[in-house]
Amino acid sequence: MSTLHARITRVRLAGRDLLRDIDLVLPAACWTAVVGPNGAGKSTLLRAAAGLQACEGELRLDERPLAAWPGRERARRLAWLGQQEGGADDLLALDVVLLGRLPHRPWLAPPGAADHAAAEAAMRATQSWDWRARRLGSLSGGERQRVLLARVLAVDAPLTLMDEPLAHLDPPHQADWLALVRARVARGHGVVSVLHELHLALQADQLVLMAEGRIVHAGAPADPATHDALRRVFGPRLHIAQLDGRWVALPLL
Ligand SMILES: Nc1ncnc2c1ncn2[C@@H]1O[C@H](COP(=O)(O)OP(=O)(O)OP(=O)(O)O)[C@@H](O)[C@H]1O
Repeated sequence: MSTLHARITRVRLAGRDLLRDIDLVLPAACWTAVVGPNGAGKSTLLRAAAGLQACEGELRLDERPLAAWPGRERARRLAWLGQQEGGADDLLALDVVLLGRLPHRPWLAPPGAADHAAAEAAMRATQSWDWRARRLGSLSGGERQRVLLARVLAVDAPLTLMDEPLAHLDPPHQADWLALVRARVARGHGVVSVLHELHLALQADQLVLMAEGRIVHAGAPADPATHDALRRVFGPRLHIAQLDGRWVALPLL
């Protein structure tokens, strides 16, 4: 189990403050959804929390500064799926997923039986096993995303950060992703996802709402204060209602 505590006073790029005064705990056994309008700073927050974006402040993974963790150990504990990841188009889908096993292998060692088993299980979980011998660049947007999801699942890290994991996924595969997240959380893992799909974000354990580089609200998705904050940020045309016992949010004309 792992907990990440991000106290980020500032991220400044190109003469602008992209993040200010962030104090966020990403606990074990919890799914946190980060939402907010375009440009609110969600991806910047996730990248900074993963140690991929220089920031002023302090990041602690299990009470130890993130930067003090040896690289491979940190990569086993904290897995990352970025938005529109590129650069692996020539690799076969299976080899892309096996990249997720790198932190588990000795330096330069080829993947072993356990790595192949983890990669196969992850690809079957995202229903991408059939494409294992296809090049990543030959897959459709949704097929590609399912391979990349399998890569991050194959790490089997106690804390997984995902930036827009549902991009390109059709509704049944979005539901599959939700089931995978719930299964991880039931095992004590933490999952953090930036989502534009508010109806799914409202099913998370913790909802973090961002606007203009700050966290403007963090709370339970069922809390009326969370709904008020969502309407404040997205505007009164956002209709929040219950459907079959679940909260959904719909944009109205
Ligand atoms: N490398 C950069 N240099 C300058 N500005 C940047 C850089 N990266 C992001 N920004 C700006 O920072 C702000 C926050 O960007 P970020 O990608 O974190 O937003 P977001 O909430 O994830 O948006 P979206 O929902 O559109 O993906 C935006 O105004 C963006 O233009």
